[in-house]
Amino acid sequence: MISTIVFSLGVSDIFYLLVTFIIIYVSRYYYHYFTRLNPLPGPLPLPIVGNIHQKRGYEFNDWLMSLHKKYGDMFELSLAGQRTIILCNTDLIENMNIPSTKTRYPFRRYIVSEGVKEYGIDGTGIINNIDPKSWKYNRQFFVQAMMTPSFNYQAVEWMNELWSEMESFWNKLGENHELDLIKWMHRFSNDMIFKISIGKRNNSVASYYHTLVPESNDLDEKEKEKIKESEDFIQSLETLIRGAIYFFYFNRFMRHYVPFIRGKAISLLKNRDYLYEKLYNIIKERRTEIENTPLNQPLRHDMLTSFITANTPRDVNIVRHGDVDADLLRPITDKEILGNILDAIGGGTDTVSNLFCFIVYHLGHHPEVVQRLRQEFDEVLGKDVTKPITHNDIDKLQYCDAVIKEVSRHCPVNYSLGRVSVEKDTVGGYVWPEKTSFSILYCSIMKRKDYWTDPEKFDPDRFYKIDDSDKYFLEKQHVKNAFSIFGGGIRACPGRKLAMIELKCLLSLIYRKYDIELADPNAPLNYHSALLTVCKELFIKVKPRKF
Ligand code: HEM
Repeated sequence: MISTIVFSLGVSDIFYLLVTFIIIYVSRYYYHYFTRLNPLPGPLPLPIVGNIHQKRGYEFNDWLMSLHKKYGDMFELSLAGQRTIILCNTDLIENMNIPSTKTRYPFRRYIVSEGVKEYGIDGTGIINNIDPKSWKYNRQFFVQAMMTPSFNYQAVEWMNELWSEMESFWNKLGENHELDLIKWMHRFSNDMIFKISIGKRNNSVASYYHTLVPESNDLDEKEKEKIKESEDFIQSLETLIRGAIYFFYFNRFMRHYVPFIRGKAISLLKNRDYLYEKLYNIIKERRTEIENTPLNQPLRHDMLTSFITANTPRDVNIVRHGDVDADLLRPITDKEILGNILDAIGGGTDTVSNLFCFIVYHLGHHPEVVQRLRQEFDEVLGKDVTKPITHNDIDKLQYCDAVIKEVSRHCPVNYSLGRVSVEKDTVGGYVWPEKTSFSILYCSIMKRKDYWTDPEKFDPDRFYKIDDSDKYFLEKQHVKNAFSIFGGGIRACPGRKLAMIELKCLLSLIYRKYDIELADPNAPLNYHSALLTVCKELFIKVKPRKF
């Protein structure tokens, strides 16, 4: 019956039907838009695309900051089919970073799309996890693994070790070689997080050096094979992370039936299978190693070991984190371990590497800050520039801490934070139902004149001993709520301590010994902003320090 009607339609009938459908769709869309709850200022969205087309010509962070100027502290956008309320002052976010599981804002988002599920990154770890029980279970192990003092001591040792390796490659390239710092840093932070999470070297820095200088390849066949394996692995990881966007943006139909998109989706899934198999093998091998280690012999410190032994007789943690819920006391599965390891690698690579490049860029324009940093390094670490850094030195580097914070205030990698309510709440004088999606625009909040003295000025002193300062009285009042590197509340970054160790170690190890020159001191910072703000390239020359 239906097919008879369809086949009897002429071209003009189909055209009119299509036009009618579009008119109904658009009218319905704008009816809902103009009768929405708590209408806020913001640009008019288009059906299907929302507001994303208005971003054209802007980086994402700059676009949002320009909208803040135009529409005020609380405005709305339609992004990826979802209404999002953008918040740009601290009064509006006071309930959103409470460090208690009773918070109304336990999630950054509340939908895990079917695409993300198909891609297999749907929250078996913690970053994308929106199941409170599973998140709590995974997060307790993640934090346990990362926050123990022995873990931090170990991290400092590995930083010293990895830096000497990278330093030797830089020296081989010579002082006139222009290094693209972001490429090196990406490999460096990957090596570091790999060692931390899995306990083994991935040789990312070495393999990058050998791709840059293949003719200096004095390696034997076995070493070459190792380098190739490591290169394949890191490429595969990058492909997994960058490919996620396909599974966010393209729906099931497009991924399965539209040429090119289908081909891309298939190759991404193949890459995922390759990577997951490798990681599962690593987990299996470590399980066997642990089983074959006598109980009276200590195990090495790394996340994987910590995950495998958690809630088993080999668990070294005396404090049981399982509360009263018996399900939280079970040992962790391989699938959950894989999710957590991927979160550590995903959360700890781009963030550290990009923030480090932003710091080097700012130091390149502020020699007076470099001078003060070196003064602090001399005081804390002594004049012997070859002496390794110890864990005890890290907390004493207070000016270095202030430099990292000030760069992050100017150039936040995580420029906004998502928050979703699980019950109704009043924000900005409006009552919002559960599942309202908010975005805290820290890149704007961190540049407000009412929270920061002379906010455009680069001055680490606004974070350094401010209790003794009369100049930074605004910072004294507002820094707690108006500043974020690592987020806040129960979802705050569990890798923050490790990140500060990495950044402080690298800054001191490099700047004590070398002068870093920007290849083009007049070039603006070359960045791209989407989910994160990242450095596209940063060419530098590394020369022996002139004392
Ligand atoms: C400079 C480096 C880093 C920056 C700027 C950074 C920043 C952040 C921010 C802003 C969040 C969201 C917090 C929130 O929603 O309140 C976050 C979450 C997270 N970060 Fe980091 N991070 C860094 C390094 C690391 C490292 C080294 C690791 C792992 C070893 C890591 C793992 C994670 C994980 C797993 C989450 C999700 C936590 C959850 O949802 O419960 N991050 N990070």
